[in-house]
Amino acid sequence: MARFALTSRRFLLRSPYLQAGRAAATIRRTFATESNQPNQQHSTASSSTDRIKLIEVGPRDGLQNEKGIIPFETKIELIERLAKAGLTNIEAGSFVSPKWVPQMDNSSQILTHLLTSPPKSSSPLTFSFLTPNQRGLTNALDLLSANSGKYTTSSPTPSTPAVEIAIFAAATESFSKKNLNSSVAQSLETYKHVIQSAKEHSPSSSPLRVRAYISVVLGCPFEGYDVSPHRVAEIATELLEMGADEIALGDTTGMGTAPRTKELLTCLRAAGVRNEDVAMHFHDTYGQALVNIAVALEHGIRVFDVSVGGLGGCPYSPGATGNVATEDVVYFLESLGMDTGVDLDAVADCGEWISKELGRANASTVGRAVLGARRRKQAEMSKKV
Ligand SMILES: CC(C)(COP(=O)([O-])OP(=O)([O-])OC[C@H]1O[C@@H](n2cnc3c(N)ncnc32)[C@H](O)[C@@H]1OP(=O)([O-])[O-])[C@@H](O)C(=O)NCCC(=O)NCCSC(=O)C[C@@](C)(O)CC(=O)[O-]
Repeated sequence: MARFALTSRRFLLRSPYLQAGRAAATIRRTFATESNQPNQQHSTASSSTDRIKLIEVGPRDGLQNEKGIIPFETKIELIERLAKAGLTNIEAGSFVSPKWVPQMDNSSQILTHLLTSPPKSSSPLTFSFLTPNQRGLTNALDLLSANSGKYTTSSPTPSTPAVEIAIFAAATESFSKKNLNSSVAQSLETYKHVIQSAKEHSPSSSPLRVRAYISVVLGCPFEGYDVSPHRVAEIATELLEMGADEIALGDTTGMGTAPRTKELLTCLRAAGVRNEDVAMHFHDTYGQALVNIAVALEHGIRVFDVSVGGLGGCPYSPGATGNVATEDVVYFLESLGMDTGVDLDAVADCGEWISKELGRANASTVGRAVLGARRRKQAEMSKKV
């Protein structure tokens, strides 16, 4: 068996945005077709910083699967509470077809509200919205044009939030068909135009930042565990080549394990994908999310998606439960001496509040522990008085 049958494919990064934004415009990206041999040029931890960027996806991924109608006011209050707790990057909605995901139907209203009455936060905020096609992007761009001056596409300030968009491809054909009604190749063709359009028609002076998800990277509800890391690397490099600013690797089913997470990240590295281009998006269906985050940290990844109260689940991934809980990740990272900027008490309160609003149990172990400890302390104090 060929152990290191590497097929090299030279990439010339054609996108002007990539060329402008990256030091090495002619990054040599290499597809590793059969080998996971690490690229020795990268150190284990590419980033020396202990500051972790958390992307709170609760208001979008956390709510999209809820069956009951969630009032607009509840969604806004959730975003406001998260911002107050120190979450600065919040995925707030989705410009998808309401026939496909009815819960996201009021995303236009939400974006408008966030721009006209931004939540109070001591730190600058960034909101992101999913756009699955040109129609979704146009809807978002129209709203942004109508609210020019109220947002930025580059560096947010405490009074002016930033807005970015997210697209979502898949690592398997079956999931792509179920989630987007298109093949992987068709979806990439769509996204090529969406990214180009987002960059060219950005209603602000700098191009819109585009985050690109790849779903089911560690297991597919229809095709099983054997998702090829090489295929994921191939899709990731294509999306970067098109001009995507970040690749968010989605363990949609929560089937990922520590060795397979390591294998995936090693394969991406061998394909030339830099750690700073990558974010990890773990669901906690099998309780492996924190272990997988530890593996990703060790690899040098510093951006993680989280969802308050462990809310979430994709409507097109049967059986998948919530995203890894924000509270659990904050507690874990802070225990390692890393800085998330998030107030654990405040986010635990937020997780409890939204779980009650939705009529479901709080799925964050840390959230429940923090609230339990607080209750016990209060009971002791009141005994002493
Ligand atoms: C992509 C489509 C639209 C294709 O769906 P389609 O049915 O092939 O599209 P179509 O072009 O035939 O349009 C169907 C209808 O939707 C309308 N339409 C079409 N596009 C839009 C739009 N943007 N906004 C509003 N309406 C739209 C369009 O106008 C038409 O309306 P009609 O003429 O029948 O009245 C559909 O498959 C879709 O919306 N899919 C989204 C599914 C989704 O949101 N899934 C959850 C998000 S992904 C996820 O959760 C995973 C992630 C990101 O969290 C990471 C992870 O965990 O892996």
